[in-house]
Amino acid sequence: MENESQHTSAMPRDFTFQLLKQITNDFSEDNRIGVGGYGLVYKGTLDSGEVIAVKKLYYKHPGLDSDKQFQNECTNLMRVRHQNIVRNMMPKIGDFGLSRLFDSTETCSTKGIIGTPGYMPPEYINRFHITPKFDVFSLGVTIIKIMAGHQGYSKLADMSSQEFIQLVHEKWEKALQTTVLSHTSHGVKKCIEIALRCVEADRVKRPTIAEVVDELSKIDTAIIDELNEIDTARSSPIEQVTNLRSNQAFNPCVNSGMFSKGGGKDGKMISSCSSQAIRASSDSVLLSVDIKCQILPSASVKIFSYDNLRLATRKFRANTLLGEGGFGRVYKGWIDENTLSPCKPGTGIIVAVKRLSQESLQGHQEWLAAEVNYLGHLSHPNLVKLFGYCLEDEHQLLVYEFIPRGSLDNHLYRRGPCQPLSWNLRMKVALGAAKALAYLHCAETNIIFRDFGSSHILLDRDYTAKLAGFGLAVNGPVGEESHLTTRVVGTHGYAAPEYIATGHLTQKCDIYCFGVLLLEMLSGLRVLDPNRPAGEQHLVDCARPYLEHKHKIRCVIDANLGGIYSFSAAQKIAALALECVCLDPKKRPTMDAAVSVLEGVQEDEEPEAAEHQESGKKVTASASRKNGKSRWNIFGGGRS
Ligand SMILES: Nc1ncnc2c1ncn2[C@@H]1O[C@H](COP(=O)(O)OP(=O)(O)OP(=O)(O)O)[C@@H](O)[C@H]1O
Repeated sequence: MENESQHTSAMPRDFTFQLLKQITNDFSEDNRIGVGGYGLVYKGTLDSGEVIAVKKLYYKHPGLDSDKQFQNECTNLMRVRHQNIVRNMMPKIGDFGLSRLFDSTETCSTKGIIGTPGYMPPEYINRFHITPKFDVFSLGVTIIKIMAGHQGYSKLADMSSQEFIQLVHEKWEKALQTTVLSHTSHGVKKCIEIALRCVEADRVKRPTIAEVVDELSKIDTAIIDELNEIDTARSSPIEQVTNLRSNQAFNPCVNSGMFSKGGGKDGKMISSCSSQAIRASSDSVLLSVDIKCQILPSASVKIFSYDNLRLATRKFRANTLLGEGGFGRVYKGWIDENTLSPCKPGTGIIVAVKRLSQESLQGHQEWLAAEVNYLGHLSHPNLVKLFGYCLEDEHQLLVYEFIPRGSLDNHLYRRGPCQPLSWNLRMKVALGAAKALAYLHCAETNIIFRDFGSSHILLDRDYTAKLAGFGLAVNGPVGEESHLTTRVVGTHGYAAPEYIATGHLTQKCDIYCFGVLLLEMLSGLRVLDPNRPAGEQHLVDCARPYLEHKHKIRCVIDANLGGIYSFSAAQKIAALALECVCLDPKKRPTMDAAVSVLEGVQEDEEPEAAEHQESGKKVTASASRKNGKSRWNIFGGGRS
């Protein structure tokens, strides 16, 4: 580490948009030097001759507060000064948008998953804990990738640490050939050893950043000393050392093709993902990276005026409020079906009007376009119907059919006046939701919903499930492609582990979510609940061992059912749930197979829920309620 004063460059200054436009040649293609998840980066030359990089943010990203991230990036960069953060030809860190400043012992929690797949440690994925050890984990992944290459990194999962170190070391020796020195050789091994300690699952076992820096510096010094001792005409020692530490192009594992099987690097996967995204499904659903904010014309989607929606909802009066989601509030309104003009309560048809909150309107564009472009073109009894939308000045609203019983999560977690759902109704809802997903996954539509869960399932008067919330949906992979590679978005607790770890998105990710939903239906427990005791907060993790043993299944059954359920049906649902949340995506069933299982369960069971059979004896509701109470003690006794 160098003295702080050495790194004190001029404070960031304010630039006018006009000036940035001018120095980047009107953000021309020729000046473009990169593309990131949040914007494009351009080269600009100041009057002084200094060359700077200008990041032009796209628009706000749904689920992320871009204003906050922008402020974060500025604030944190201003407060943190180091040579490897802003200047010089050394590797440097940028992108402080998601960063947080906090004490080294502090732990904090987040709600949504944000980050780059593969770089996030298990405690964040499972319990959304953030500590300084988060960055240590990410650093470890980075070092391993530098040493072993991107493909090489994936080999780590298949071998022991010792085998991995040996393998990478051999490749380095082979590639360096005559230039290999004893300290270099030792340094390679040591470097991977350090990195492997950084990616320990248990964050307590990871070293601190200071320890990592200290150990890496020792390797550096030893190699430089050794290189300086011999007279090498090929290149300067510093150059070699710099390559060894930071230049992936120098990576023998990559260059030798050792780990090249299975295709390209991140960049290739992302570009193939974008190019494949432009295509038509049978319903002419078009969605591409370039046009993803555009709303496509559709005869079935009406355009409403803001004034009419305002009047239809009685000026968004509080007593018409149906609920609130991440993007805004939903109001009840009345319109004339033919003229779409507002009408008096009790006349015309009832609609649900979602008014997107105005704090981050720009960020809603992509979300809104996906919602309209998918829902406006699809039609299925288990999908909510979209009547239309309104885009006027700062107003963004969506108009849906009114689904009287609201969302499933309210029923499962008893919010508001909702009654607990009976076993039979749970099975009906599960089948309806499964049919909706099966429809999206079929060859003609080929859509990945990506944000499946109980808050996106609405219940009609007769408890028909209606899937809603297509804002994060995407077209599935086509042709030879096995998956899409995307930034990880979704809801904690539902996202499939391989999606979180790699960003690889397939329909099997939706099937994992469906398995999580089945667990919610069986248990009546929230997917993630920080109020539950440690070790029991993550529903999938704590339910899995019980589902694996037939005789333990009753331990996870919702006590609110009062014991009124069919045990044989519960066994089948538990087996299906377990299959859906299998860690190996290939072993998960298709949605068609899940629909067949659920149909079978409905056919087998009596229309009225059979009473819970235990050891051949019928258990009465009150007795089983007592059992239910004690059963929940297995999960710490707490319901939330
Ligand atoms: N079409 C509808 N008919 C009746 N009630 C609805 C309808 N759509 C939404 N609601 C009610 O409004 C609440 C909020 O809905 P919204 O879709 O905004 O929430 P969400 O699905 O939790 O959030 P998000 O889409 O932001 O993830 C729901 O829980 C539901 O009770």
